[in-house]
Amino acid sequence: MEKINKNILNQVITLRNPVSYKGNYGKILIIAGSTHFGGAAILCSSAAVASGAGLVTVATVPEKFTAINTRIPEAMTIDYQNKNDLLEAIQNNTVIAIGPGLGISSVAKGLVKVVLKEATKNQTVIIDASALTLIAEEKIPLTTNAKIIMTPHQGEWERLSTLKIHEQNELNNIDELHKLNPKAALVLKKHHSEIYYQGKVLQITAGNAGMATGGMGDTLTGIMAGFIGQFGFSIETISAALLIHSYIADKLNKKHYVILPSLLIEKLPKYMASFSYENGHYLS
Ligand SMILES: NC(=O)C1=CN([C@@H]2O[C@H](COP(=O)(O)OP(=O)(O)OC[C@H]3O[C@@H](n4cnc5c(N)ncnc54)[C@H](OP(=O)(O)O)[C@@H]3O)[C@@H](O)[C@H]2O)[C@@H](O)CC1
Ligand SMILES: Nc1ncnc2c1ncn2[C@@H]1O[C@H](COP(=O)(O)OP(=O)(O)O)[C@@H](O)[C@H]1O
Ligand SMILES: [Mg+2]
Repeated sequence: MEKINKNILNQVITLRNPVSYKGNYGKILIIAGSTHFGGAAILCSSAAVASGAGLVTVATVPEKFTAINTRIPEAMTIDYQNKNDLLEAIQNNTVIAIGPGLGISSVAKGLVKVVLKEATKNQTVIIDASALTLIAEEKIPLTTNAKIIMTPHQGEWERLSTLKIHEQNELNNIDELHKLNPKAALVLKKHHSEIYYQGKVLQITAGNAGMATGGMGDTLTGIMAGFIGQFGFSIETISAALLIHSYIADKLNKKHYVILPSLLIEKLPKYMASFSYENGHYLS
């Protein structure tokens, strides 16, 4: 299993072209949140904004609009139960992240199905949390024209793959991913998370137990969306998003026993600037 080197951050996080505008940095739709899990939508969308996404729209329940608009004024909000607004948003965004705090209601199930059906080959769908649970428990086929990135923790991967945690080794994971969708990328979140994509297996060696707190995975999903929106879909971009999340957490862990996801999010622009400066060339 190949280790992901810190150099990937310099390679992926390129300096911005001075004449660019927000439209060059990805339009992100985050379908997240429900009555009891508003925080997941806030963390995911603020991570997307802080990681540099050009435009972020959050599709959620209207009761969470005020909280989202107050915490993240940069993001727009739509009601995911308004079919026309949702379909328009699916069409207009380049990256769609679905799942954080969505819950497993019939409404949530319908949202997962609509996204898989409507997303096109030029789009990336990031599937996390409740969306993964729904795919597993409702046996929703993982078929779509879009590029897929799944980001399960080991419990979610157990539901999806039927592999018990002690059975989740490299070969078994490759086999089960192949059965689910051979074209999908799998980010298996754990201590030293792993990426499986088209036969390649990569691993980060960053990350710490201070990250074991609710909302840390929702944050990674937002970073992943922001990175894919800006830097394009590739295994390098996925690696950089996964690494910067744990890299910042390790820096914070020196002085913070537990890493608050909102603090990690606040630090993203500063760390991204440090890596882009070292790299020194413009996005083409
Ligand atoms: N502030 C908010 O709004 C927040 C909202 N959130 C939202 O809550 C929703 C539910 O997501 P979830 O991950 O909390 O619960 P779930 O899908 O039931 O999975 C847990 C099951 O898997 C097992 N398990 C095994 N290994 C594991 C591992 N490494 N990490 C974690 N679990 C592991 C575990 O085993 P156990 O601990 O019981 O032994 C249990 O059986 C989802 O939409 C999410 O976005 C959260 O993000 C929190 C902050
Ligand atoms: N002990 C640990 N070592 C390294 N990383 C960890 C550890 N515990 C949690 N993490 C990381 O924190 C994140 C937790 O994700 P997840 O369980 O989906 O959180 P949530 O759904 O609450 O947002 C993952 O990126 C995982 O790799
Ligand atoms: Mg999660």
